[in-house]
Amino acid sequence: MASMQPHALDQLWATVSSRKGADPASSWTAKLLSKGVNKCAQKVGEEATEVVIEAASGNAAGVVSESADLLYHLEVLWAATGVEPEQVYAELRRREGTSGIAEKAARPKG
Ligand SMILES: N=c1c2ncn([C@@H]3O[C@H](COP(=O)(O)OP(=O)(O)OP(=O)(O)O)[C@@H](O)[C@H]3O)c2ncn1[C@@H]1O[C@H](COP(=O)(O)O)[C@@H](O)[C@H]1O
Repeated sequence: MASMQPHALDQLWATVSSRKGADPASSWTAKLLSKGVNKCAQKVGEEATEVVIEAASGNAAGVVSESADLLYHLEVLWAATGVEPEQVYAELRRREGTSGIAEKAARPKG
């Protein structure tokens, strides 16, 4: 039977998007958003690097933990840039079934 629980990313989005305009003193998300897009983007870069470091160290538990940080900060960046998760999901669905190898071969030669 299909679970009625919302996907963790959707649940997180409900919280993250609700923090727009919230008090930066009581919400980390609101604090980050108040610093602007560049700061939110910088955090995504940092967290992505931490995922890479954990992977290169062979630490799967670290990859899990840093991936959660990365996904959280990516959602904050979506909120900062006015992107809705559904737009990203739609793009993923659009790509479904197209191999990266076929997609690369079809790119215009530059
Ligand atoms: N998933 C997260 C989450 N992951 C990481 N973080 C916070 O992100 C911060 C990043 O820590 P870093 O050490 O990377 O950053 P820093 O060095 O302290 O700061 P910088 O000076 O480098 O920017 C920490 O304070 C973490 O607690 C998160 N904060 C919030 N959430 C989720 O967002 C929800 C809403 O949180 P608030 O907005 O705080 O209510 C929470 O209930 C959680 O579900």
